Amino acid sequence: MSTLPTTTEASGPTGSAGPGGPTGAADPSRSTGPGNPAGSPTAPPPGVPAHLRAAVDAAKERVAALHAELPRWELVVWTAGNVSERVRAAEGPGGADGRGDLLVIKPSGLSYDDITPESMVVCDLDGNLVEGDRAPSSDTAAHAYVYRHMPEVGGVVHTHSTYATAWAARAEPVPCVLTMMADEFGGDIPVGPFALIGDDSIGRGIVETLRESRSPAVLMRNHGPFTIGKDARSAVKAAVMCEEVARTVHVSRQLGDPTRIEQSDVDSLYTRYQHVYGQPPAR
Ligand SMILES: O=C(CO)[C@@H](O)[C@H](O)COP(=O)(O)O
Repeated sequence: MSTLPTTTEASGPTGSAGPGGPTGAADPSRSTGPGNPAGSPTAPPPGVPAHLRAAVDAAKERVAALHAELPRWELVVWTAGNVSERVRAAEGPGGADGRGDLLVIKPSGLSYDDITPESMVVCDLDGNLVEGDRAPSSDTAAHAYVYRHMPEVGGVVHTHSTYATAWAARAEPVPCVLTMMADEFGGDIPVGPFALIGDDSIGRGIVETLRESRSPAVLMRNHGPFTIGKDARSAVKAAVMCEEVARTVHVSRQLGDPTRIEQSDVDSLYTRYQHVYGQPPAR
């Protein structure tokens, strides 16, 4: 079974051996999908539990399509950046505590032009490969850590968008000087700690920083933005907005000192945008 680099947190019930066990023995309650042909010389990943098959396939469609939004909004170059979405197992066995949840993410290093629903990989929330025939994104451990520690989060995005990353390189929060920032971020966009890629460090930094903030975006120092949302689309939107306001505030800085918005006004703008803006829910 493929696993991500070592995590610094004890594995949960699904552990490194995964639900299928170390031999990957066939389990009729799991569907292995096209990435795990029968008779593979290496132990195949355990496969998606049958009761999550439809939800995982729908998430693969969404996540593949949302990856195309990253180059479309000029948030990434080459293969940098990734989108994931949580598949909740709440309705199935072992789902109540979120431990049975899965995440769908792109394989590492795959060109955006080659991303399809079928190429997406599925991991558990310890980062173990559950379905797919490619190595998951190198940021999977960070995404998985966020899902384990922020149960309300359903989508995570990472980009290296130019202006947001420039603020991250300077380790300076983007100050809340625009109504759009108050709306979407509820204040400054905070900076998270420097963290090496490959274990839980990035995820830990994201969670520690965002728990102290209303912002769905954190600028990981010397790295770039990570964003969260109730689903992958919301996290992509936060990544687009993060880059837009990072660029506008940078331009404003070239002209002089931008003026902060009063906290009481930030609060009322945030409340209006989060609860009133747009169309009322369909009846
Ligand atoms: O931040 C990094 C590397 O600094 C990564 O996000 C890569 O830029 C994309 O990695 P894959 O998702 O292709 O593994």
